Amino acid sequence: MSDSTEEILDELFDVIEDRKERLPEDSYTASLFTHEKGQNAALEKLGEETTEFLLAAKDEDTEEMAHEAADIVYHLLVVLSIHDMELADLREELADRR
Ligand SMILES: N=c1c2ncn([C@@H]3O[C@H](COP(=O)(O)OP(=O)(O)OP(=O)(O)O)[C@@H](O)[C@H]3O)c2ncn1[C@@H]1O[C@H](COP(=O)(O)O)[C@@H](O)[C@H]1O
Repeated sequence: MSDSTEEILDELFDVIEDRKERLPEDSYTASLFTHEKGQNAALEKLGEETTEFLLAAKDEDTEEMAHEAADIVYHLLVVLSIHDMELADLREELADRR
């Protein structure tokens, strides 16, 4: 178990890729890959979590902001994976802006 932000994101993305490949029945992540709505299921969750984050920020509720930010990051990574993108694509884009 590792603790740096980068290691946690790498680990989470690996888990998402594993669920995409194995599609375990009891996995919420797998359900997003097989949903009858297609990618819209994950996109709608991303939108909902973003709205919840905005509301938490307006309330200056930093605990809730952290919770919703984690939901956003998770669903964002799922959408990247749906499109067969890699975490490296995001990393490179951010690095290019430095
Ligand atoms: N990071 C997440 C993660 N974040 C959110 N979610 C799920 O996303 C859904 C969010 O839906 P909702 O907003 O309706 O649920 P909620 O908890 O009431 O949401 P809020 O009100 O808090 O916004 C819930 O079912 C959460 O369990 C996640 N499900 C899984 N993961 C990661 O994915 C891994 C694999 O999980 P499984 O695919 O379930 O095996 C886990 O170990 C986690 O690391």
